[in-house]
Amino acid sequence: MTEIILASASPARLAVLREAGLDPEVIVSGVDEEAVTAESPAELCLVLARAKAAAVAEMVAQGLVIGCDSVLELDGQAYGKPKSAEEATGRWRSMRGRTGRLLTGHCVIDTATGAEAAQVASTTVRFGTPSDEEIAAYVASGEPLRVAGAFTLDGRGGWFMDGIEGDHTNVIGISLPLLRRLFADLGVSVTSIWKQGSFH
Ligand SMILES: Nc1nc2c(ncn2[C@@H]2O[C@H](COP(=O)(O)OP(=O)(O)OP(=O)(O)O)[C@@H](O)[C@H]2O)c(=O)[nH]1
Repeated sequence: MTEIILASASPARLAVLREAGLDPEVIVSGVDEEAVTAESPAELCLVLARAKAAAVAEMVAQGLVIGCDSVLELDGQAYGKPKSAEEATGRWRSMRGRTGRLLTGHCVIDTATGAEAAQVASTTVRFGTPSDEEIAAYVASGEPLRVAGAFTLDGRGGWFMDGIEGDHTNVIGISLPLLRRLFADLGVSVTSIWKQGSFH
């Protein structure tokens, strides 16, 4: 049986994989994200995804290790999690009514062979127009501080999102269609490793 290891502390990534039939072991990478720089948001999230997967792959003898990193790209800048309520408020006041790209870097390492497959997935996100009072209430909920881009699709942020173009799981934190392709690049079919369905 192919062991799947998720090198991420993200509860949302784990939930997406479990709902999709996998039951990964979680080993948090502990990579210091602040220490990494890059030329572009896409390069940043890919470098970080690869660093997280590589850090955990060293601890695993046999299995597929998945590392991810998500950033919001707006005006060519990369936005991760806000560092304060004030920052989250400022971001929402400047991004409401606008369109950005949620980028998630993905890296899968087959620890038995050392083979690696990595790519960035991009989803266009259109922000709604919450009022200053709504922004204050959303920031006060604490949710924006825990997520890249200070918004969620599937949480309280969903009230303030006008729509997306592309894969929604990528916004939540891990793109299932891209992950299926990366597994295939490593010779693994996702339907051969998902748990047998129990929907009868
Ligand atoms: N539920 C949910 N979570 C989101 C959404 N957008 C971003 N996130 C989360 O925001 C976090 C992005 O930060 P990252 O640095 O990529 O990941 P992390 O949570 O710090 O965990 P590591 O992978 O261990 O670094 C992830 O946990 C994503 O799942 C969303 O729309 N819904």
